[in-house]
Amino acid sequence: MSIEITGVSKRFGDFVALDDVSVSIPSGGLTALLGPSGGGKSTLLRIIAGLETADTGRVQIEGVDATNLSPQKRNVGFVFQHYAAFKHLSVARNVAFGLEIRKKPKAEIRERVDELLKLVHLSQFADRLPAQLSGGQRQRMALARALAVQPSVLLLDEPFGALDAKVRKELRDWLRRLHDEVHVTTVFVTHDQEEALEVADEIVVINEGRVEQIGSPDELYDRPANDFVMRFLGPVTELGDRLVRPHDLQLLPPGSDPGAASGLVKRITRIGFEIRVEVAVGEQTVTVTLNRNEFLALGLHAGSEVQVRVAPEVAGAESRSQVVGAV
Ligand SMILES: Nc1ncnc2c1ncn2[C@@H]1O[C@H](COP(=O)(O)OP(=O)(O)OP(=O)(O)O)[C@@H](O)[C@H]1O
Repeated sequence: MSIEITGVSKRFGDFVALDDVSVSIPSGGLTALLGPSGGGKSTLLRIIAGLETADTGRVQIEGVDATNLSPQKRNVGFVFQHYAAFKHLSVARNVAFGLEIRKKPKAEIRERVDELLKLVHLSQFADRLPAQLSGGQRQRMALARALAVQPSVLLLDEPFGALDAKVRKELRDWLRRLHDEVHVTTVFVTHDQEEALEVADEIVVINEGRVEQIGSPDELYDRPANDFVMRFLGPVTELGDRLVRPHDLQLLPPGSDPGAASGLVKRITRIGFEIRVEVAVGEQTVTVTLNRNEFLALGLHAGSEVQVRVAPEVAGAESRSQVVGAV
């Protein structure tokens, strides 16, 4: 394990920001700290970085007890949402900064900066000032600067949070590719579940100062530990007293399955390639998402009678995992 957090608690006055948090972060992985605003993600990242001290508990980095080490001694690199670049220095000098203060030989610095600028696709902008870069390019420069000193851990606090949706998406893909090249243990904070699901190898879901679940994107999405994780990771709807994903439901012509619920189609909305069908089942409005072909095959319109059920393969998988869980 690269980072071992054990029993960490943190209060700000009476407010409990972190409550007995223990997390193991594997070496070389890309781990997301995911959760709603105010849940404690940034506080945990800052405690790993040494920018904040825990009231209780320990932090180990690469086998060394870092609990009482200063940020400089932890060998971590960080990037924040609003990256403070040196405005009067060129992009190359900004990237070189950490190496210069460590008094590395000039030739070595030049070589390393060239290599890093290539890695973040900014070679042609080496001589520009930060103000002459776009927001996305500036964050890539920030990453190059953080990587320059070869940290054992890279910590990113909502690194793309201030950028527009399209650039965020590009940078996400880029971060994944960059990580595949350099393999430095990376922990990033996000409140965006799509970002975490797309980019991370492992996700730590944090809410109200506690860890709700740790797992791979698939594990969390398919086997959420509780309703909070289920709701936070993707769309949900209720059928009877069950919480399910809208795409795990099926619609059938009336009278198809004696075990299925009967309802009336209330509303049909097309969202890209998906069709969202709202069905009134008794007092409930159940949301079902279908793909275009499924939808066309049913010939539905507002007012159609339908039956709703959990797709048999999903229901089957659930009962199998309950049996496994019981053994
Ligand atoms: N220095 C501080 N003094 C007082 N309260 C603080 C301080 N830092 C954080 N908090 C509080 O601790 C809680 C957790 O904050 P934190 O920034 O860790 O949450 P977060 O999950 O990262 O949320 P966000 O996504 O909004 O940044 C918040 O309620 C915040 O107001």
